[in-house]
Amino acid sequence: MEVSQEDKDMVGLNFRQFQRSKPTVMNFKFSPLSLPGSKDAIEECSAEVQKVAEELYANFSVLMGLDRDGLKRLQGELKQGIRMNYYPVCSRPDLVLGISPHSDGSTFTLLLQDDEVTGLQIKHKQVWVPVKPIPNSLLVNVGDATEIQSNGMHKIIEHRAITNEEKPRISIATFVFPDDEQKIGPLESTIDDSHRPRMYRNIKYVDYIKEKFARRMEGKAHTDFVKLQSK
Ligand SMILES: O=C(O)CCC(=O)C(=O)O
Ligand SMILES: [Fe+2]
Repeated sequence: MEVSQEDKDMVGLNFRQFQRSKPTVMNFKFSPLSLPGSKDAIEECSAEVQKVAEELYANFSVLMGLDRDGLKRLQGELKQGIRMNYYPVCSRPDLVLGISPHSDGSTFTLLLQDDEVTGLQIKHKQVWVPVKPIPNSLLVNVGDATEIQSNGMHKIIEHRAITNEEKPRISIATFVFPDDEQKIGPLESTIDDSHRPRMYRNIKYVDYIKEKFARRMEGKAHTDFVKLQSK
């Protein structure tokens, strides 16, 4: 299936919306290659990423019908976990994926990509679309928790990483997520019985994550098991 330029632009815009509206993110001073091996750099980077995440959190609060501190009041500070991905050169990229199709269980994921190697792909209308890295920028991906809390208004993006024959690639994913004991479910402000009835049940975040990881990365609707109609 062909992907039109308009679709590609739209995906790019959604995926990088925050980057475009907040030019400070464009000047992010870290790159994946500058981080591994330096504890101070990782800590500094993590503190900077947290600032971006908090700004996102405040903006999403407003988008979900709350004031800027709404989500924070409801569920406290965001926690943070970092995963460093290393994809070695691979002689058969046609047979080997770097990471299988999935969505992230987080509230948001902020991804620092290798500037020179394209590996990330997102699924749009059943087609895998490559996401070209923009130097010194963070890529923002909506995670499962946000899809659930927004009652499906902000959708997760299924993504994967491919391998390549020429260059290894590094990416650093910072996942920000609620406290384990926090219940996640559609916010009252996102439920409208006539236009957008409640789509997900409430679930404790730690239970959501346990259930998610008990399933294989199947590359399809990752939030299905908390959808009310799938019961
Ligand atoms: O390496 C990438 O571009 C994607 C990594 C990813 O999706 C993840 O770590 O969850
Ligand atoms: Fe991911």
